Amino acid sequence: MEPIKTLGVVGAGTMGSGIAQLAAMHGIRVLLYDSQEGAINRALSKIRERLMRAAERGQVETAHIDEMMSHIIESSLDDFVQADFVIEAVVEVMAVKKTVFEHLSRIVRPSTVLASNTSSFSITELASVCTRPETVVGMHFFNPAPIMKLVEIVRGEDTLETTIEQAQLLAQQMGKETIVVQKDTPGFVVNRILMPLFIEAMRILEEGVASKEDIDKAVKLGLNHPMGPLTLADFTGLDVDLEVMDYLYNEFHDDRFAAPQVLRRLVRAGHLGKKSGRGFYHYSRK
Ligand SMILES: NC(=O)c1ccc[n+]([C@@H]2O[C@H](COP(=O)([O-])OP(=O)(O)OC[C@H]3O[C@@H](n4cnc5c(N)ncnc54)[C@H](O)[C@@H]3O)[C@@H](O)[C@H]2O)c1
Repeated sequence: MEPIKTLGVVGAGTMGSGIAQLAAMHGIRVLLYDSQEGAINRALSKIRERLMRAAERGQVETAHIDEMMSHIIESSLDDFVQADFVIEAVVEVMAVKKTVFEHLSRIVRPSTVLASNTSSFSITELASVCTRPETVVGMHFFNPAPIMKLVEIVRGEDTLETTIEQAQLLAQQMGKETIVVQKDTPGFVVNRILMPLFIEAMRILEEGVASKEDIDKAVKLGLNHPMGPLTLADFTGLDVDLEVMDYLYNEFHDDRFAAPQVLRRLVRAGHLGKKSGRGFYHYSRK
């Protein structure tokens, strides 16, 4: 199997820009497309800033930054005929993703794998609008993509083994560890484990069993997690957490995924965690 030389990335937001940066850091040419005016320029400035900060920390050579940036090329979707592999990272809206996949499957070469970075949607459903569903796979990166080690590779109903292997190869080229999610199920593995942990921590808080600080301390020191669950929930965004819980609950009809009232109240009040300055904790805004 040939290493990937040209990667197409659709969507240049938080995740798309992170994936483009990661690929460029590993010498892969990136065709980057976003439908929003100015999005690519904003992504390129953010990537340069992040690389400069990484250089200050001694993680990349300052002299290599221009070369890495030159690997990322603003492109149209039609240019994706050149791509060996495509990762979609547009907004988490099924109709938008389906339009992108349907369009891509008409443009790319037959052997090109189409991967989605969706956090929750069914890969099988996305593949259903493509001419070659056997080349469609999930590649779930974590935020920030250049730093977080894991990629969940998700098998859709018709995904071929060679498609999984190509996704594994690309992840390896980018220095990532992978796991294979053998069944296309909501939450894959990580969110399926994380959401019940968040929910139980929130229920313990609601019941007054322990303070938020002590719940976080218990999980950090007693289970050796780098962050407590309430802090982590604030970091991932309480609105995003609530959406994921509601999605899992609707799919499984299982109380393990029922969002606690304390979370719903915070989200309704606009307290979305670190990004809004307040969630379970208070954060000073920069
Ligand atoms: N943010 C996270 O922590 C995280 C983690 C893992 C996975 N994800 C998933 O990654 C995907 C992207 O999330 P994000 O946080 O980067 O979102 P984001 O809002 O930061 O970026 C989405 C980008 O997609 C672009 N876009 C929208 N419609 C498009 C279209 N039709 N064609 C091309 N570009 C289009 C937008 O202009 C925007 O730049 C989602 O599926 C999300 O669930 C997010």
